[in-house]
Amino acid sequence: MARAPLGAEHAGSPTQWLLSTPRATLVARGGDRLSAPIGPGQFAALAGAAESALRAGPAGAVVVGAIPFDETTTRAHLLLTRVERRAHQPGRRPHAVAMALQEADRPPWPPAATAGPPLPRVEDPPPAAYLSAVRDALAEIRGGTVTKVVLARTLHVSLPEGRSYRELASALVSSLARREPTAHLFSVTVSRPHPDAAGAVLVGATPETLLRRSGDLLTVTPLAGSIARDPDPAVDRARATSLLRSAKDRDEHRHVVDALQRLLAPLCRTLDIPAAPRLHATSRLWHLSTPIRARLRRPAPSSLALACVLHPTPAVCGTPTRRAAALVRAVEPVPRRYFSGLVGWMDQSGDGHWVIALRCGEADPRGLRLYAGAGIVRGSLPDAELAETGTKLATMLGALDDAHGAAPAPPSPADPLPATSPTGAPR
Ligand SMILES: C=C(O[C@@H]1C=C(C(=O)O)C=C[C@H]1O)C(=O)O
Repeated sequence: MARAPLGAEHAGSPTQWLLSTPRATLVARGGDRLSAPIGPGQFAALAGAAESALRAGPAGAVVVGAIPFDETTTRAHLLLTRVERRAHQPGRRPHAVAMALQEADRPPWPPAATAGPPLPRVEDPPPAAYLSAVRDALAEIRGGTVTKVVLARTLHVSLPEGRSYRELASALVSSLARREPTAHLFSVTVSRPHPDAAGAVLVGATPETLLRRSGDLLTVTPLAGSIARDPDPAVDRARATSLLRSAKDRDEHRHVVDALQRLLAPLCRTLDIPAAPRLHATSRLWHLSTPIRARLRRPAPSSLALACVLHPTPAVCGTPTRRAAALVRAVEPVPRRYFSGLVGWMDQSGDGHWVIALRCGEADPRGLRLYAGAGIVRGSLPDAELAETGTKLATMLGALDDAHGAAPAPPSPADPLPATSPTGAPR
């Protein structure tokens, strides 16, 4: 495996991996691929391979990439590389992202002055099938097979005429940088979704960090339990309060925190878990969030090893994990691939940051597939879960409108766009 200059020779190449937090934008343009066979144990093998590659690599080497939801169906995409880092003030992120993209990628096409014709789109599963999957999941919950399962649906949108999927991905991440000031943005070249595809790009704006490790300090920030925001500030506040008080959502959230506590306790000297969740806002949704802080026992596992222990949490899969994952595989008609997997980086000390790939889509030569899921627990209402996934899909649909429709008019965090139609189907 070539060891040097680890991506420096790729200056001027298209972005392979981009992760932009509100404070800094990181980009990798090339590198050496690390992989492990698809199947049980893929994630653990990858963590080991990443640790050895970093030990043997030159100073400054980093492992970056995307890890799928399910290690038994999809290959992870990890690179040993170097990253360029641009620190920025919160309001300056769109500029930093545009600079990172324009140095090498074809610049995103300018937004059209008038809306283009609507792009053909297909909901998969259709709303009626999703509702019936939620009802079936509720029957499984009543029967005791699982206590929580997260069910996803997808929306496939054709590419605008004459646009490549890479151009579309650049346009989407640029738009998300304006629209989602508190989100973590990502754009990652991933493995081919089907034999005739040259490649694919996973792009999104997630609100959820799985973990950050800095030395022996570990922070884990699960989200679970959601409600759509409202343009009217009074209604918006009332919704936030009702989410905080909702027994169903507190229950949905507790499953995630309990699972994390169980997995983390043996690895930590101290584990600080707030007794009650707090609110986290995106431009369109309120979520329940629990910021967990821990001090790891030494020798501290690497951030990727930790991520592989925790992933997939009940925030995106369910509980118990194996049964929920089996139900997801059996019920969802479209494989998740990298949706609700992980995107992140790890350095040579094992420190790193891994976010959960949510509010995202995968662009390839056939089009853009958007994904969204919702946690189902006892007391969940199928129509409300459909509407919630519609609100989640709207994050990417708004960015797509910027790219394809009239000039962008980004919502401010306090002024969300109405996110779903009355039936819950995304606009
Ligand atoms: C599955 C998604 O989000 C996850 C599920 C949530 C929920 O069910 O309330 C909230 C945040 C995420 O952990 C998604 O955005 O598609």
